[in-house]
Amino acid sequence: MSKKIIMTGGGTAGHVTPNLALLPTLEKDGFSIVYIGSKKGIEREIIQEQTDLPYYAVSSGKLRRYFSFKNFVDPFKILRGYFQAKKIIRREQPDLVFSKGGYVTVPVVFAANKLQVPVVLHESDYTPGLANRLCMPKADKVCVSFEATAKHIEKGKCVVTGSPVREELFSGSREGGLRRAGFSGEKPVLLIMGGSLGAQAVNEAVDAVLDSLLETFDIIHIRGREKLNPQLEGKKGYAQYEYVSEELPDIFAAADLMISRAGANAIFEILALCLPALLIPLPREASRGDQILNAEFFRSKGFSHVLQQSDITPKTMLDAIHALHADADVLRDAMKNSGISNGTQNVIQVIYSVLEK
Ligand SMILES: CC(=O)N[C@H]1[C@@H](OP(=O)(O)OP(=O)(O)OC[C@H]2O[C@@H](n3ccc(=O)[nH]c3=O)[C@H](O)[C@@H]2O)O[C@H](CO)[C@@H](O)[C@@H]1O
Repeated sequence: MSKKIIMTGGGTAGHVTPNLALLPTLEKDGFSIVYIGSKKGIEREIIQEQTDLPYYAVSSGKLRRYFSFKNFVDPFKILRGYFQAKKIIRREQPDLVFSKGGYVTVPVVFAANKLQVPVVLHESDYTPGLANRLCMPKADKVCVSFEATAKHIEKGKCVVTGSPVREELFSGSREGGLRRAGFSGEKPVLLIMGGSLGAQAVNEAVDAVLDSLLETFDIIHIRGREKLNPQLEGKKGYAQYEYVSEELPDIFAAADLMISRAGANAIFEILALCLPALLIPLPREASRGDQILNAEFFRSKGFSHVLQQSDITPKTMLDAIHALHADADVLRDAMKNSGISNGTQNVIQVIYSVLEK
């Protein structure tokens, strides 16, 4: 009988795309996979649009460290999700649950543990997120992207695997990317990606200096859902998208330089593709500060430049982009020699080692 894995993870694309990276190998090795996500999260759209996996939705609640009236409702939602997940796990009888983090994974991991199904987690960030911290005691193994994350995890459980990067990202065509964007290829292409949900602050900072940037670059700007700027539609040398799926490999292949948030998945993709990037991490006020640490690690290794959002003015933005352009070869060489590889096969090995126990 073939083995079955339940995958879970959601909330933002960064909690889903590493699961996509694992799929081809697991499916080739004969595993059947089902997915548990939330009812309305981005994971539902990504899994249903980009895979044939059966998708189960469970109720999930946000875990907040600040006061909100929703704090009184969400525990019940999580509890409902726990009972729903138990029912799904009983029906599906998986051999293992693989969790990529995000709030929706908490009821799934707790249910798996209760039903004695082994759990493997992956933490992408420099410091573990709240959902993964809650789930870690229930996991058999915790895979991490950064070596430094190991100190937050119980000894014996942690494996430094790196970040799983989707294989198809390496097979894009520059011509294809230029064609999609309507560019001739004469100017270097600057790709701007503000995380899976887009980043309004980055969008505004780019819009403020756009005309000046267009003198040097052609620009592909992934702005996020409902964040397109209608005034820029049809502007020469500028192509905007809300979110890109199957076009992403070609768009990455066309890019010479990038401006990006410092979400853990995006930066390991940037590293794997050796793309010189200016990272603008999500500020501490809007997060737990994980992107600041992710970005600082990349800066310290000489892979990327970093500009803090609080330091953005039209002048700093333009200076930073031109400094990135000037330094591109040095950054590219540092990334080529990083010794950090695509984590996909390492994570697969951890899953197989737990299944063999
Ligand atoms: C706001 C927020 O909570 N951000 C967190 C979220 O980032 P978030 O999920 O936004 O960003 P990541 O960079 O980790 O991942 C984004 C993923 O979406 C893909 N992509 C993006 C845009 C697009 O149009 N198409 C596409 O496929 C990227 O290639 C990447 O694989 O999870 C990360 C990993 O735990 C954290 O580091 C971030 O701090």
